[in-house]
Amino acid sequence: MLVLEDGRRFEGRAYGARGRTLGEAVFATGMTGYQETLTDPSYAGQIVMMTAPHIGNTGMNDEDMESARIWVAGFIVRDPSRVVSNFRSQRSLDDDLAEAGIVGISGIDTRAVTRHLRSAGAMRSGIFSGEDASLTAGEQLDLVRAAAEMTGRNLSGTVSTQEPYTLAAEGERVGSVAVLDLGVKTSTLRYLAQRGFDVHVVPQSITAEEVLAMAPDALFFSNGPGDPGASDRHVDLLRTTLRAGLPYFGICFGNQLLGRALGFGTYKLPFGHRGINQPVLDKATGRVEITSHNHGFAVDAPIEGVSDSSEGFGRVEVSHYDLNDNVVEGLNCLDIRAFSVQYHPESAAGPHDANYLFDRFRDMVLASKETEV
Ligand SMILES: NC(=O)CC[C@H](N)C(=O)O
Repeated sequence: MLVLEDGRRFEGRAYGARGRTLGEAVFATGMTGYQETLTDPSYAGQIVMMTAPHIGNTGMNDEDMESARIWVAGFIVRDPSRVVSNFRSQRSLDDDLAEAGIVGISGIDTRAVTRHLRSAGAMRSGIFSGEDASLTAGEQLDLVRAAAEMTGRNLSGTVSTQEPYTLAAEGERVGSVAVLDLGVKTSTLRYLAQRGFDVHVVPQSITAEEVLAMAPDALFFSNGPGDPGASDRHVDLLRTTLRAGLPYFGICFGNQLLGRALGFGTYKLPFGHRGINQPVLDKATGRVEITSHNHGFAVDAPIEGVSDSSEGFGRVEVSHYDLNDNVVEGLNCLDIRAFSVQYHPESAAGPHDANYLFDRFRDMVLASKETEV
């Protein structure tokens, strides 16, 4: 049984692990890329529903993992593929979900649930199977309503690495970047290393002083789960390093935290953006990029004109916005070396239109080193 916090119930079949799970019900519209979605740490605490009806067709493999494990709190699908067919497939999705202890549900009318979440908004939910299916409807609903809300939730400590580690630069070395792991994806680290960075991944618990003591050439904040409004410590860390002149690039959660560091607020979107075909306008070029998204919160900044940072970081403009709903999708600082995007230029899953942002980051770091000389 899938139970939503407003009392709606949808009956399906047990899928993956049996038992119960609680989390925020959200929908993702990618036709492909379920493995990347499942292993993206930004989905921690969320029960993800795929709107594409057939899921699991291409199985699972070791190469497409975006982190070491599956992070979703639960998984909702319409019609799991009975046959796994792909030359790269090593295991079935059902087996991987069961092994990882991820409770799922199949046979759900995902169109009906999507339409409901689209009008009523993302909300707390639960999946109950096995013995938990025999709890009464009232007991299940009580459990759902007692679960934590996504608003105000800080999940960085759950997903971040505990120990620092390093990936060596590939090709010509440009410099070093400290990556604050708020739930970083493998593709991001690979793109940074491919742009010539020694990539030093650090735990989210690190202090600004420790970052500066590492003397990296730049700082990067990753994507990640939770409410950016509940990450004051990371906002303070970023302000300190920006004041010290460290160049900065942020993705997704890292965009929201740059927004906050500059003095903007963040807010919860009704049902969020999760998919791989969101049109985003790059205001500087007029080009429309088709991009990969996974965010439930957004930065509250004017999409036209130039603002002054209330925190003293000079002029800021919104560099990108979503053409579906005008939500802020990127920030660019005009007086300090810092920019960020709300969407996923590392793409996995999704199109590669926005990969150029990693080049822009490399160029920004190279320019900062030239001025130092
Ligand atoms: N992918 C992300 O970094 C998501 C950021 C944040 N947790 C949100 O939901 O908006």
